[in-house]
Amino acid sequence: MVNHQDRLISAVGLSRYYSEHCAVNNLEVVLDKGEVLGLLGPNGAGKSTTMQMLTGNLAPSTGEIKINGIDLLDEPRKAKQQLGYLPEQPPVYRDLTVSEYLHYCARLRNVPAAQCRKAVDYASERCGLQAVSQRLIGNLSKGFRQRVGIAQAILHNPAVVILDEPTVGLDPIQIREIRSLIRELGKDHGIILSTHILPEVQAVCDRVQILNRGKTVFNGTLDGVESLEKVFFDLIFREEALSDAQQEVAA
Ligand SMILES: Nc1ncnc2c1ncn2[C@@H]1O[C@H](COP(=O)(O)OP(=O)(O)OP(=O)(O)O)[C@@H](O)[C@H]1O
Repeated sequence: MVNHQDRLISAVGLSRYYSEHCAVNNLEVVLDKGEVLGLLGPNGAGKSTTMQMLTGNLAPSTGEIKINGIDLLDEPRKAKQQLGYLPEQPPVYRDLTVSEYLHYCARLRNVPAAQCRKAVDYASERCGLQAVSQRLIGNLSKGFRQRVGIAQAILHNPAVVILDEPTVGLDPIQIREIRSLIRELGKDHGIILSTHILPEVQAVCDRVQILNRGKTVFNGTLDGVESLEKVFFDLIFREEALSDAQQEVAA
């Protein structure tokens, strides 16, 4: 039984149309405290659209989203305080030092001036950035820039952290480090991460939600799942075959 005090995201009846095209169709997304949820799906499945709606960057056509009990559509500023977001392209400024950039983000996040240093120290420590705090972001390796991107997402200690493709383009050592950071952060926050890398999901996620054509085709823990790859391909191919059969009947 879910303790509702632990429910960090509750999104129901979520749909999004681009003109006539339905990109997300009556979706439900829930996330509880201490959970790392992997959002998976082939290209065009609706992952980015879903994440943009959950982070308040895109209005849903229908549906309700509550972040830590606060209605995102009715009280967007308050709800967004509960959220940290790392888009696929980390929004970092190459000409600032890590410390300057994180202070700037803290102010943008409305962290009171007197608490900025503490917030920056907290995020830097969690993301292993202390040693590079005075370095220009543009001179850092991609793995460290990704850490800076994650640090800006957790600066204000949000309940929910949403990470879009957090390890894309990193080398195997950096990938291992970022994955262990995500697992670590998952203990105190609720995390949603989107990725195309199936082993990544098995390595870091407690639960996986697979989307196809804007709908959920799988939502469950990975207990007892030997190969997520097999589950993924079976589901996607089954859907394709069903859709082809329906089109043939209609023709
Ligand atoms: N701004 C837009 N205008 C029109 N159609 C869009 C727009 N953004 C996305 N779509 C369409 O909506 C569907 C879902 O796209 P979305 O980017 O959410 O999928 P995705 O699962 O994130 O894909 P990818 O893995 O390629 O990033 C796709 O068919 C896409 O072409």
